[in-house]
Amino acid sequence: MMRWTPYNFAQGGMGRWLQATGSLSARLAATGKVFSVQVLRQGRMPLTEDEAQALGVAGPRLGYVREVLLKVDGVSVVFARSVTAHAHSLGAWRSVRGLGTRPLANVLFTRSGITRQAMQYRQFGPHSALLRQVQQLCAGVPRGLSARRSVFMRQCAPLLVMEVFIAPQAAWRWPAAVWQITD
Ligand SMILES: C=C(O[C@@H]1C=C(C(=O)O)C=C[C@H]1O)C(=O)O
Repeated sequence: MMRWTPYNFAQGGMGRWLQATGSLSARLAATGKVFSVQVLRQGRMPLTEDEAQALGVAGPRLGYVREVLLKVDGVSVVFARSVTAHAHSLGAWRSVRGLGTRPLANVLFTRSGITRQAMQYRQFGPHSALLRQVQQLCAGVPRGLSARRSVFMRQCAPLLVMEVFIAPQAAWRWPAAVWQITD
């Protein structure tokens, strides 16, 4: 099973979108008329072992989790899961708690003192738990999903942000993605 890698394995437009710098929300908003964020879950929840390791969380794998769908003109195009240690959600990353349907980018790319570590990439296969989770959320999800993740640091507190690109591969044209695919 493929793990997270620093190498962007994706080709073409998908590869360009996966490694795009700056705010993904801003780039997506530019591809349509209405950009929106649907909050799926947010609060104190279990972290995966992989997340706990990336955050340096030892002991009980409880953290603060935010899961959303990013939509353009009503089409779900990205599933995002952001996690941090519970204590950091009351400290350096407390602003995440009050986001509501505003994009996390509003915090990450507007405030000082936040740095982003190197991007990692991963392909989730048809039997992965994440693909099954996304399939329960959205219809027409491809059988393999490309994802990226990076750690944002603020006051020595890590926030791990994972973005899974759930629109069909053909939609991810660069720089102007197309969400209504006609055969
Ligand atoms: C980090 C960004 O914020 C986006 C919005 C998120 C949210 O609202 O939870 C999470 C991840 C991103 O896809 C971005 O736009 O680059």
